[in-house]
Amino acid sequence: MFILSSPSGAGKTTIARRLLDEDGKIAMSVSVTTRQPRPGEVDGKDYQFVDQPTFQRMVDDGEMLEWAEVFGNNYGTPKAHIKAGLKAGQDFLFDIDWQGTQQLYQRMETDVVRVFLLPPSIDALEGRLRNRNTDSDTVIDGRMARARSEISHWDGYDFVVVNDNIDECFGKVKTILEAERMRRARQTGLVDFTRGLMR
Ligand SMILES: Nc1nc2c(ncn2[C@@H]2O[C@H](COP(=O)(O)OP(=O)(O)O)[C@@H](O)[C@H]2O)c(=O)[nH]1
Ligand SMILES: Nc1ncnc2c1ncn2[C@@H]1O[C@H](COP(=O)(O)OP(=O)(O)O)[C@@H](O)[C@H]1O
Repeated sequence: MFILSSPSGAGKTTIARRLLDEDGKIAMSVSVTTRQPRPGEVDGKDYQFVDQPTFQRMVDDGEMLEWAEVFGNNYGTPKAHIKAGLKAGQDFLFDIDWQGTQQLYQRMETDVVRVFLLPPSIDALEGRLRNRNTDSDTVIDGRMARARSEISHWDGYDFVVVNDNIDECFGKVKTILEAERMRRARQTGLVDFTRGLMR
């Protein structure tokens, strides 16, 4: 479970899309949300967009691995697909906030890798949110007001990467993923493989 978090606008979605394009072995964990779709967002691909009663029913029925309220909307990770995938050896990429990260870490500690992206400066963060052209001024002001408190959770992560140059940042995130895959405990079949080598 490879988690990418950041203050809004620091570049998680951009990095996540590129990772999914270039790495055939990782799949996106598609979250459920009560927020309205942005132009260009596809239901079932970017998020599963639901109304508040549906979200609440999913929480009540224990269908969420974790969930949290962010910017006045609810976001959650549906459990069934992820659990089945992990069992079959599938890696998953999570674009979730610090609250979701804490919940996943508490539940599945050794399966989780936590990466936090930071912007090179507060001005750059605001510039990116404005350039993205997806949110109104009021929404952007809200996201900027929250940025400082989101940044304060930097020490709840295993890795911290500053997203200044996008290619460099992407290279670093890919390196983390590749190194984590080489951890002995994550490699299945090593016992038989090494036995074969020693025979
Ligand atoms: N806990 C949790 N947070 C989520 C989930 N899905 C998205 N988020 C977080 O909700 C926040 C807002 O996401 P979004 O509305 O897509 O705006 P973004 O900040 O531009 O990516 C981001 O910090 C996401 O990482 C989820 O399933 N669980
Ligand atoms: N290193 C970078 N330099 C300049 N612009 C960037 C960089 N990384 C991302 N962006 C742009 O900043 C905006 C916010 O990025 P996005 O990936 O949507 O952030 P998040 O998902 O964290 O909210 C997008 O318009 C994106 O193209």
